[in-house]
Amino acid sequence: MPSRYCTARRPALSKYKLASTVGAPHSPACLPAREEKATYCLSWRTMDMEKVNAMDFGEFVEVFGNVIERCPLVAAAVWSQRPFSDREDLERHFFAFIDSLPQSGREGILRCHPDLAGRELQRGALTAESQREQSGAGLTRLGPEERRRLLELNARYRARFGFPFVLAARLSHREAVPAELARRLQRQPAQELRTALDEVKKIAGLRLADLLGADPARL
Ligand SMILES: NC(=O)N[C@H]1NC(=O)NC1=O
Repeated sequence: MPSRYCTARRPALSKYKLASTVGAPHSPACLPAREEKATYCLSWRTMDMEKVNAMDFGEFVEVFGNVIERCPLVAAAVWSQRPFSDREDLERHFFAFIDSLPQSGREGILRCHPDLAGRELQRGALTAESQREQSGAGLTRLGPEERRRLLELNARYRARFGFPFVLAARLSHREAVPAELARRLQRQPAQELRTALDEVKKIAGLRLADLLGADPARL
């Protein structure tokens, strides 16, 4: 059974890779003269947000529903805050909604995340985004001993804090993950809850940048 958010059930990414539809400045043929560059960049970015701001509720949730892993409710709430001035503004609304939740809601968001290199990865049940992130970090290519070690650490973490270990996999690597997990296992619960939510925000920022075509170097 494919995951709710896998690409098989979602409209083709190209339809929603918003920046690439507006003559984005990747192709040398459409690079502007130097003095025009600022206005040019501003206008293609603004155009993106015009498209986002024009989306109806269903379309918005379809496109942004997995910015927070398996929590389309966040996008559903953010939609009513339109219009957004730019990607950073849209991101701020996602983050503000998370921060406005009671502790049970913030923990609930963490519990929607699959373990890193966990059973969902083994079963092929990850969302398309999570699959790409975990695969990029090398977590789909662990040897049996590395996998066993991570399973054990993930289980200890979940037993201690009551939610899964969350880390922005795209900013890490398979060799670094177990050490970071072991380090965070030592933290106090309140501190760890804040750190885990910061990681959710890093993941969300990168997913929004994918969708809106931001330059990752500026993140
Ligand atoms: N557990 C966990 O951190 N999962 C998330 N991390 C990430 O980069 N993608 C995920 O699904």
